[in-house]
Amino acid sequence: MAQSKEQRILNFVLQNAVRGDPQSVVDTIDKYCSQKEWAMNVGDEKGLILDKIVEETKPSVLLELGTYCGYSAVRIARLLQPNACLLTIEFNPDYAAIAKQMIEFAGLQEKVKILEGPSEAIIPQLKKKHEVDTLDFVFLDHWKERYKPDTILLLECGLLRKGSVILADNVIVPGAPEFIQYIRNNKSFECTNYLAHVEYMKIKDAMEKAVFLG
Ligand SMILES: Nc1ncnc2c1ncn2[C@@H]1O[C@H](/C=C/CNC(=O)c2cc([N+](=O)[O-])cc(O)c2O)[C@@H](O)[C@H]1O
Ligand SMILES: [Mg+2]
Repeated sequence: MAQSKEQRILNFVLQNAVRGDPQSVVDTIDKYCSQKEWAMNVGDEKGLILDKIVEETKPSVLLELGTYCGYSAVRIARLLQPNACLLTIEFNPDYAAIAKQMIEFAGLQEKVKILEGPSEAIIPQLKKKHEVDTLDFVFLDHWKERYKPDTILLLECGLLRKGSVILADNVIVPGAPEFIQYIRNNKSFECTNYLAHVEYMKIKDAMEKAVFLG
């Protein structure tokens, strides 16, 4: 069976990054995906915006939608306080298996929990099954037409509190027009746009930060 691109990315990390060193995992994935095979990681340029927003938010309980190979899970978790926890939802079992190995190689398995399944099924379980009270930080990076319904679902499940930060990738390419229209017209959110580029490309992209006002 031919190897998948995602398996090739993981193998490149296992052979070239430093075990237990999250920065080397992040840098190694960026190296492979900018020089060998493009992949939809948030990447180095937008990754720095993600880093800054995570650092200024100082979150304890975080949620990511769309783990993929685990690049942003490693990137986020490397910045977290000792008792902080990132829950990341991924419904493709092959990607979840790769991300699990990526996160373990980085030495971040104590801070990251991969929840396998569709976000629309797992979000309603977060309070009772995963002992979440409210979320401090949410990173949206899954199918772009899910951004709006899943944000509404987070609200309906009482998972956001005054000051909760939602950060959405790709609001230009591939774009999330329904989400942007919804969130910018919702008085309960204060939005900020961060212009950048599609990972590893010169094409314009942006991230949108939306702070829940309660
Ligand atoms: N409802 C759901 N529940 C759980 N997991 C789900 C899900 N929907 C999708 N996923 C997972 O999230 C990832 C999808 C990302 C789509 N990004 C993209 O399509 C994307 C495309 C470009 N691009 O084309 O330039 C650039 C980017 O940064 C991108 O994130 C995949 O790992 C997929 O399995
Ligand atoms: Mg993305």
